[in-house]
Amino acid sequence: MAKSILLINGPNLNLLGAREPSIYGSTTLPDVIHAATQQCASKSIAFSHIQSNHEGVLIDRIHEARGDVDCIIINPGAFTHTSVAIRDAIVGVDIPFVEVHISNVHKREAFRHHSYLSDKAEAVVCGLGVFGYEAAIEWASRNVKPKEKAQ
Ligand SMILES: O=C(O)[C@]1(O)C[C@H](CCCOc2ccccc2)[C@@H](O)[C@H](O)C1
Repeated sequence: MAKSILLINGPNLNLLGAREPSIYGSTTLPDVIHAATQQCASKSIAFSHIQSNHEGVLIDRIHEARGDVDCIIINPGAFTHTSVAIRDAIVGVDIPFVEVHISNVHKREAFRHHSYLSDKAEAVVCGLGVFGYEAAIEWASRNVKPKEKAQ
């Protein structure tokens, strides 16, 4: 089972729970982080997380995860639909990842129907609300083997 999980949230997800609750619900990002922290602790999985509105900050964090994290759980936000750079970074570090979207992007505007990440993801979760994060962690805890640490 995974020993270390990094949760990445992209732009505007810092507004979770405060804006557009009809789409994204009323749970805040700190609530999501707290629940994920507890879920990972209950499974003895090391947990780290980042939220940024800046593409390069997310890319730098993905690079830092190489050799340290067994699985990335990422909600790229709107970068899902625009960022070849984040795709290149996450493929480049060779870490299995799960893509999470709170809303069902396939029921929304056409521009949200394409992801630059989904074809490389181990799994894609969308439309489950913030439960998608819990589901992704549970999946990773059962299915992702820890990487042998580089000597
Ligand atoms: O459904 C998702 O999780 C999304 O990744 C959320 C993104 C938006 C990030 C959240 O933006 C907020 C804006 C206002 C209030 C709360 C969140 C959106 O651009 C994607 O198409 C789907």
